[in-house]
Amino acid sequence: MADMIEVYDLYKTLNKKKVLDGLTVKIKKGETFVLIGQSGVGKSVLLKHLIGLMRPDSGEIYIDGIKLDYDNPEILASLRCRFGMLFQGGALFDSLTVGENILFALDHLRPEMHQEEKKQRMLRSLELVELPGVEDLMISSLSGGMMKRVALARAIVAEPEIVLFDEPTTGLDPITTATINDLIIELKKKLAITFVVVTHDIRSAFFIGDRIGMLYKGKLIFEGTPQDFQHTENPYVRQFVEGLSKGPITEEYQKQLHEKKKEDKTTGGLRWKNR
Ligand SMILES: Nc1ncnc2c1ncn2[C@@H]1O[C@H](COP(=O)(O)OP(=O)(O)OP(=O)(O)O)[C@@H](O)[C@H]1O
Repeated sequence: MADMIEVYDLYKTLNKKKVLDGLTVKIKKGETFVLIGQSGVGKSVLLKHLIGLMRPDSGEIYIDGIKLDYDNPEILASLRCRFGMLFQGGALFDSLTVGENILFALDHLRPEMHQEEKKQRMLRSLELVELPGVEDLMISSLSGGMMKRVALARAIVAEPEIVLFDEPTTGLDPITTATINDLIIELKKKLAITFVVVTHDIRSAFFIGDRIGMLYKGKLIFEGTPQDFQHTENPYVRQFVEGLSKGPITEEYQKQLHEKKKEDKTTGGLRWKNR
């Protein structure tokens, strides 16, 4: 299988923090790649780089062999059209109906398309997420699970080749989580989409992921199939996957905290002396 996304040696510092520190990853066409890692480790920042919303300090990204060129708005715009993106929370407009929300995305991404075709695509995308006939409902009247589905319908309506999905199941009950996971698997089969999914939910990661990558300290420290993750003895992966409060991740965090306190004390002292 050819690579759909290639990321080489990506560096990004935000607020003096090295968020991405030489990250390299390749994602194949048609696979579901799940990104896991602690809160604040840089998963959303990586997604934003893939779609060109953030520019790296250095490093390169290729989408289907085409280099993301941040100085070339035409290339950037044409590559963005190949993506569907689901942000955390869905980012749907409460004051619009389900149908209007989906058409809004089409108006933006396919302005040249005839209104009737847009409507047919909107209805088809709702069928694909197993919500036929809800186009006239207001967003505010939907359950959390329905909102995720509508957001998914909106993300696939322009027939993207890649869908970036940030936290598809956060805040959902276990049964709704399972139905969203089934839907992702079904859509992948029907539409041959490459999914990049960020999740904290390890069970979902094992269920939907063809491959999983774990982000830690700005790099992918482990990547492999769900089976690889279940069998590895890598202590960082074990701590994360098993959700243990003790292990190398917390030990390193405590050490960092201790060093920062020491540093603060020193600079505090210097500042005092300089007065
Ligand atoms: N636009 C920004 N400006 C400054 N700092 C940012 C910006 N976006 C993210 N960060 C910082 O980058 C780090 C990584 O953030 P990111 O949102 O990618 O984490 P995450 O792994 O997705 O976390 P979570 O699982 O909690 O969503 C955090 O320290 C965050 O504060």
